[in-house]
Amino acid sequence: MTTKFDLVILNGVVVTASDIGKFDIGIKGHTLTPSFSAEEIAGAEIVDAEGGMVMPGGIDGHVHLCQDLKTGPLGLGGECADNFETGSRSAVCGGTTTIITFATQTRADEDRSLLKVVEAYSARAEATGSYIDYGFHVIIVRDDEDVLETELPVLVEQWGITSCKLFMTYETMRLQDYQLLDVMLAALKHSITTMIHAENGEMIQWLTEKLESKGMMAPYYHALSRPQSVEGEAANRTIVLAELIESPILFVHVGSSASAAVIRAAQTRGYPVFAETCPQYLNLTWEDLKRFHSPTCFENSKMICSPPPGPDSSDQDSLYLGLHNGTFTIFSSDHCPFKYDDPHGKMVGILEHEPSMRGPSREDISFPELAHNKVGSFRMIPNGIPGVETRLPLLFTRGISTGRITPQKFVELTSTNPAKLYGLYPRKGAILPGSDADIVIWHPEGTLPPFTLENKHLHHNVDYTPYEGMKFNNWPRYTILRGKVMWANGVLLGKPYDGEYLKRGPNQLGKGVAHFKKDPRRVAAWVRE
Ligand SMILES: NC(=O)NCCC(=O)O
Ligand SMILES: [Zn+2]
Repeated sequence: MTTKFDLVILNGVVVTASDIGKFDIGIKGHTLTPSFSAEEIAGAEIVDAEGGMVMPGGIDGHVHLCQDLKTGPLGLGGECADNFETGSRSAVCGGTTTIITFATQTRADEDRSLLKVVEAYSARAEATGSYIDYGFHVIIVRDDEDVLETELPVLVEQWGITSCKLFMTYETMRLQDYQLLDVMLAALKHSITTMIHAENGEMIQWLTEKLESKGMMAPYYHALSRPQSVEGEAANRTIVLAELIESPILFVHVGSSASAAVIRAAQTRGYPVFAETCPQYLNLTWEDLKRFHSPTCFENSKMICSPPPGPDSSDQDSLYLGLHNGTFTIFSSDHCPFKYDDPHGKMVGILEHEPSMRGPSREDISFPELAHNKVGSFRMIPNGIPGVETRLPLLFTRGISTGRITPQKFVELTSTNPAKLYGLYPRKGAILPGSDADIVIWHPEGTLPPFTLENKHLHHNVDYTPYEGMKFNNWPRYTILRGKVMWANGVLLGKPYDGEYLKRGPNQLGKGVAHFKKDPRRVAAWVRE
């Protein structure tokens, strides 16, 4: 007998970005149908939500997988610990059904072509498969006019890549203002969203050298090399540049109240500025970076990411306010997984450390300037921390359960807005007729005893979590990808090739602007003509 539905979700409290209420959901094939009669569910597999919240699956628009990240000097960096298989596995066990990862150009001649970079990166995804659906951003580190002109349209049309990330820091990746303008304008012409890592690289470099000259090189000093003004200045400058050519802009991994204030001010002027913040900025502070502080202990390298988390909880309060009042459009993980105990992970920055923490030899890493240095340097520690699996449970526990954000706001930030911003809506990020049946179902309130997170609970390929020891009071009970139950009651049921590549459309949030200034003395709107 053919059934009307393959799967039905009963007794859930369905939450969307705008509404919350008791509804049942029917799934046929890959897609959703929200209303049906009791007879129509005969023969379907039944998931009883038992009063738990039912939401569109999480969309994480900022995930680094299978990518060598050169965040250190002289092109030094770390190797991503997660590939598509392990990273997507971790994601699905934490309620995420779509990730967007980064195909990265380098300054090497063979990486001039963005198309080749994307093809090579796609092969990495295909080599292992992905548990969940995935798309790509491109990271652009040069402003070759011919490449931008000829290849950006192909990226959009053939690959559905409609977003690029640019860096203002990191020696081997950052663009100068001239180059930023070049790439932002080229992106704008093809309706590609420009994402920006806004930190003033020269301020960082100057401060880093000053710290090193005083022997202040332990991981904690990473935070001192990046005071708030480093991010605030870069955010402000980016807005000036974007406004000059009337380009919308998206700030990724915003970590400080200084930067949030600059962004908010531009939004209040009616300028199309979008922003992302991440779990590390709501849950970590300098105290975490100082936890094991000693000149020869690198345990704190586990907390190093850029920008760093704020000094204390006051920044967290400002960022929560930003989630609440719309300064932040999306909430992503910036999952950037480096192993700790690995010569190609965080240990790239470790030259000598306490015997109890000694890992594999790093003699294969040559960095002559510091090779004989006895303490190592935060400057060389790869920047980034894992968090794709903990993103949703952390925000649920510390946001929804405390009443700091509503369940609807949670869905908006973690699913619906990422889908709209990255051109996936309403296929993704919605519970609507015809949408992909990507669903996350939480434990009914009070039924999962609060527990303390340990890295062994997680499914990534990283040997630590920065959230070790934190208390959680909920976790996704079911994750469903296009109608297939992938994760149920702590058991992984999905397979690495269940995920599909997603071609994306343009930003769907970027249309309405209060006004563009047409006065040629103020903006260079004429460059677009
Ligand atoms: N955010 C971070 O520390 N690592 C990821 C790479 C980057 O964007 O800086
Ligand atoms: Zn970044």
